[in-house]
Amino acid sequence: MARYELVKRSVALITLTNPPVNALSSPVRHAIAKSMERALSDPKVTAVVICGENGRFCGGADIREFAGPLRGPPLIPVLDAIEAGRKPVVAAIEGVALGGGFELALVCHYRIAHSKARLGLPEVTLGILPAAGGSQRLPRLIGIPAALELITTGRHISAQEALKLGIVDQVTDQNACEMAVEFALKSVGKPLSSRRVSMLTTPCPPDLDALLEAATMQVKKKARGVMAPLACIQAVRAAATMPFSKGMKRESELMTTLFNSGQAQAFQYCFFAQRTAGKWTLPSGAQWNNSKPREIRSAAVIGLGTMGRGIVVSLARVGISVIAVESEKKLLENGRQMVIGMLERDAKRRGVSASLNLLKFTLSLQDLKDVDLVIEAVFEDMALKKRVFQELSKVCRPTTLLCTNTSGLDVDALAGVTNRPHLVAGMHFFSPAHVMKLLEVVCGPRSSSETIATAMSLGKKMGKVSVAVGNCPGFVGNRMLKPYLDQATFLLEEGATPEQIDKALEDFGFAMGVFRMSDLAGLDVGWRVRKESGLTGPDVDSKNPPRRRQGHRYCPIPDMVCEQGRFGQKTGRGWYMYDKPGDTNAKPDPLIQNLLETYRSRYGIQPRNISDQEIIERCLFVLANEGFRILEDGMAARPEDIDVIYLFGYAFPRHRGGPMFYVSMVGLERVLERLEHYHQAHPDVPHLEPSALLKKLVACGSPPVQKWREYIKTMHSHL
Ligand SMILES: CCC/C=C/C(=O)SCCNC(=O)CCNC(=O)[C@H](O)C(C)(C)COP(=O)([O-])OP(=O)([O-])OC[C@H]1O[C@@H](n2cnc3c(N)ncnc32)[C@H](O)[C@@H]1OP(=O)([O-])[O-]
Repeated sequence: MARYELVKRSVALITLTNPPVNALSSPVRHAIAKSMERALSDPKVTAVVICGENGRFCGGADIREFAGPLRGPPLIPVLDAIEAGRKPVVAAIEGVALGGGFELALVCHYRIAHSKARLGLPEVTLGILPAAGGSQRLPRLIGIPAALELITTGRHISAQEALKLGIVDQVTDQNACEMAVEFALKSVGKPLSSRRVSMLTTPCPPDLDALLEAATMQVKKKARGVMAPLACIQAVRAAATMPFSKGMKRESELMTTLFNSGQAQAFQYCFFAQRTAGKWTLPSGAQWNNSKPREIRSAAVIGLGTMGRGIVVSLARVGISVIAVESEKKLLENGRQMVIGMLERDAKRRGVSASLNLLKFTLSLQDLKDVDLVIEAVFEDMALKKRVFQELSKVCRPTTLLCTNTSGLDVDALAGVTNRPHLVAGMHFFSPAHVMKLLEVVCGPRSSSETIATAMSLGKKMGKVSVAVGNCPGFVGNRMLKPYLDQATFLLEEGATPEQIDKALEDFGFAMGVFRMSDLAGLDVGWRVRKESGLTGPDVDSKNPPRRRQGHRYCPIPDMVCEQGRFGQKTGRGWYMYDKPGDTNAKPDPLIQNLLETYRSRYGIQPRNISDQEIIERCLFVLANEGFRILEDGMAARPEDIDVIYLFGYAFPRHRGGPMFYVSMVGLERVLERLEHYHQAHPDVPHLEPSALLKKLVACGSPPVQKWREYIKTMHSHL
C-alpha cells in the first residue's frame, strides 16, 4: 500500500500504491506510518519524498471506510509524526491532492506540484470538514480569508493558484517526483521549525468577526439547512483564536457532530450514487464495461429553441462540430446570434477561445447526410417529431445515430418511423441545456447497446451526469414530478397557499419551492402538456371545471391561473406577482389568494390548517412512491439512478441524498404507514396508494437503499 525505496543514496521515496486514487485506507495509513519510522531511524536517509503511484498523489481518506468503525491507525497521529520528524519531507504532488491527501501534503515541510495538479479540501461536499488538521493548518499557512473560501466551498484549485496562495513552494512541468527528490537533497540541514505549519501563527485580520459573519450569511443563503459549511467556519474561527492543540480538539468535536448528523451519510451516498449511475446495464447483458461507444466527431441539432441552443453550445465547447438546423430564416438567424453569444460568454468565462469555427447553420436537413449523430429538439409534438425522424431516416447515412430530446414522448414510436430503430435513443437534456448537468439517456426496446454506450459517453464528454432510463411517459424525472406537482395543487384546494407550501419545501432544503420553481420554468409548459393529454381543453366547462378527470382527482386551479395569462416570471404574474415581466422577486399576490378562496367556496371546500409536516410527507413521499413504481417497472435500474436524476435535474437537496435515500432515512415503515393514511383520506388519488415494492421492502425488514436492487431483480427490466 506504500512502496519504500532509497533513491540518490540518501532520499527515502515513499510511494502510495492504492489505485485508483491512492486513498488513505487503513493499510495505506499503516504503511505510511511504518515507512516514516523507517526513514527517520535510518541514518543513511537524510530526507524523504512522498508521492503517489500512477501520477496521482492522493484522493484523501477512503470514503468507503466512513461507514464502519475506525480500523487501523488514525490519520492524525500519522500526519503529526511526519511534521514533527527531524528530516525534511517533501510532497511531490501530481494529479490530485484532495482532502486527507491535501492534509498529508500540508504536514510535509515542502510541497512541489506538477503544473496540471489540482488541490483542495472538498470535505464540505461530503458533509464533513477537513478533520485531519486541515482546518487548523491551512489558515495558518495562507490566512483566514483564503482558507475560509477554500474550506467552505471545497473548490479544487490549480497548482498555479496554489503557488500564488503560498500553499506550494514550486510548480513544475517536469516529473514532480524527480524535482522533489532534488529539492529534498537541497533542503537537508536547513532549519525545519518555520516549515512546520502547525507552529505558525494564524495571520488574523482585524475584522475577523465581520468576516466570519459574512461567510456564515453566505453559506446559509447558498445551502439551506446544511451543517457542514457552518462547522467549517467554526473550525476556521478556532484556528484564528486558539492555539493549535485546542483548535485540533475543536475540529474533532465538530467532526463528531457532523458525522452523527445524518447529513454526512447523505452527502457520501450522493458521491457514490453519482459514480454508480455511470455503470449502466441492459437486460441483454450489455453494460458500461463491455459496450464500445462510437466516437462522435460531428453532430446536428434540429431546432434552435431554448433547448436546441443549449445543446449546440454543450457539443461545440467540447470540440464537436455542429450543424444547427431551423425551419425558417428568421428563427435560424435569431438562433445563430444567440448561440454565438452564449459560446463567446462561456469561452470568456473559461479563459479559452470560442469554438465558433465548429458551427454551421442551415435551413436544410439535406446538409446532415454525413453527420455522426443527430439530436432532434423541435417542439414537443409527436406528429412533428415523426415527420423529422422520417426525413432524417432518408437523408442521413445509414449509420448515423438519431436521438431525440423529447422530455417524455415515446422514443420507440419515433424509432418505428425510421429505417434504423436500433440507432435511435432519447437524449433528454434539462433546461438550460448548457448549464444543467443531468442527461437522461432513454433506452428504447430496440436501442442497441452501442447506441446507448455512445449517448452515455457523449454525455460524459459534455460534462453531464448521464443516467440510463427506460422508455415510459415522462421517463424517470418528469414521471415522478407529476404526482409531486399534483399533491402541491391538491394542498392548495384543501387550504394551503403557494407561499406556505414553498416555505415548507424551502425549509426542507430546496432552493425554491414548487410554485416559485413553476413560475421560473413557465406555467404554459405544463398547461400545453395537459391539453395534449386531453386533461383540459375547450370542451371543459370553464365556469365549473370538474375536479375529476380521466377517472381520478384533478385540480383545475393551474389551468385557471393560465387562462388569466399568468405564465410565471416571464409575464410578471403566475403563482406570485413580480414588479415586471422577467423579474425574479416573487411576492404573494392577493389575486391568487382571492382565486383560491372563490374556488374553495364554489366547490364547498372548507379550508383547513395544513401542517408543514403534511406538506413534506404528501409531496415527497408520493414522489418516492412513484420512484418505487419506476423501479418495479424496470424503468430505472437502481434507486441511486433515481436519486442522481433528482439531485442533478431537479435540485433535490444534497444533504437529503435524493428522494429514495431520503425515504430510507425516514424509515420505510413510517413512509408506508403515512402513504396508507393519506390514501385512505384521498382514495381518488392512485399515486398515494403505496407501491408493491415499498410494501415488499417493508415486509423484508426495510433493507438499506444500497440493497434494494436485490429485491428488484425478479421484476421486469425495460432498460
Ligand atoms: C479524518 C479524515 C479527514 C479526511 C477526509 C477526507 O479526505 S474525505 C475525502 C476527500 N476527497 C475527496 O472528496 C475526493 C473524492 N474523489 C474525487 O473527487 C474523484 O474521485 C477524483 C478527482 C479523485 C478522481 O476523479 P475521476 O473522475 O478520475 O475518478 P472517479 O471519481 O470516477 O473515481 C474512481 C474510483 O475511485 C473511487 N474513489 C475516488 N475517491 C475516493 C475516495 N476518497 N475514497 C474511496 N473511493 C474513492 C470512486 O468511488 C471510483 O470508484 P469506482 O466507481 O471505480 O468503484
